[in-house]
Amino acid sequence: MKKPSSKIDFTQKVITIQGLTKAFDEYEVLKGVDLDLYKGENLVVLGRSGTGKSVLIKIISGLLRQDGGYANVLGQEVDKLTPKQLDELRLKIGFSFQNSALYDSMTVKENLEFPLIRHSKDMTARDRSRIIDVVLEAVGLAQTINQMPSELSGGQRKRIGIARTLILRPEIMLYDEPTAGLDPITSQDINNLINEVQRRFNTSSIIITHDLTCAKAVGNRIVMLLDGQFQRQGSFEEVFDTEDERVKAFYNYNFTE
Ligand SMILES: Nc1ncnc2c1ncn2[C@@H]1O[C@H](COP(=O)(O)OP(=O)(O)OP(=O)(O)O)[C@@H](O)[C@H]1O
Repeated sequence: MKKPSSKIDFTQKVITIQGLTKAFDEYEVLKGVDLDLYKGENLVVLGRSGTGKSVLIKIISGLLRQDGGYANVLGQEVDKLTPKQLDELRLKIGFSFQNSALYDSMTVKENLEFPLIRHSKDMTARDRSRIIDVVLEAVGLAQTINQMPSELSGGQRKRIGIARTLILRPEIMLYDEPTAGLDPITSQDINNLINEVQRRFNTSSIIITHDLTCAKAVGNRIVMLLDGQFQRQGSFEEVFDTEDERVKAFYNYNFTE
């Protein structure tokens, strides 16, 4: 099993969030969230379904606007950016979302080429091939280059999805439920890959999950979202070393080791 890298630069924050609030009608989802992500860190956000984890990620990536508070990503206040600046910022963020599907009618190579053709117009075919080889090798699937997505397993498709995200060399990776729907062995492969990506590409990542095995395997630090705020943070052991019944219930329900 690969462990998360400990090479974190605590002098450099890539995301700073302070007092973030967001409500939908009367329902307050985020009630003052504070969060720092450091360069090279894997930060896990744990929380039950519907607690606002995806809303937080959407605010970070400018897909939703907060009601109050401050969200700074790579030195820029997200809600102050023009659409063009937001597009530029998003190129530095790699999204691995549950529904980020591959194009079924394209080979693995074509799927990986797509973002390069779109965003790096001056790149030669030779350079594209070289970059594709690097990311495919990083996710351990060099042999699938000419295959169609339908010929791959669910875990392999997920890996290619991550490779496609890596191809633009993002500084930040956002993983939304990376192990959802995968069996335990395939989940472990994905956890290893998240750590490998951190190590090789020196990315800073937020991993949203309610899979405690994943949280334990990939998190340098874990925060738990409860009732609209981060109530617990620290190492896996620190987060769960509490008499708080809500945290204990989360652990007992999700984790049997
Ligand atoms: N665009 C929206 N309009 C109205 N309500 C929304 C919107 N987006 C999210 N919500 C509500 O905000 C709450 C938090 O949603 P969110 O998707 O962030 O949960 P989550 O913690 O990611 O849950 P899950 O683990 O199930 O994905 C939910 O009650 C949801 O219904």
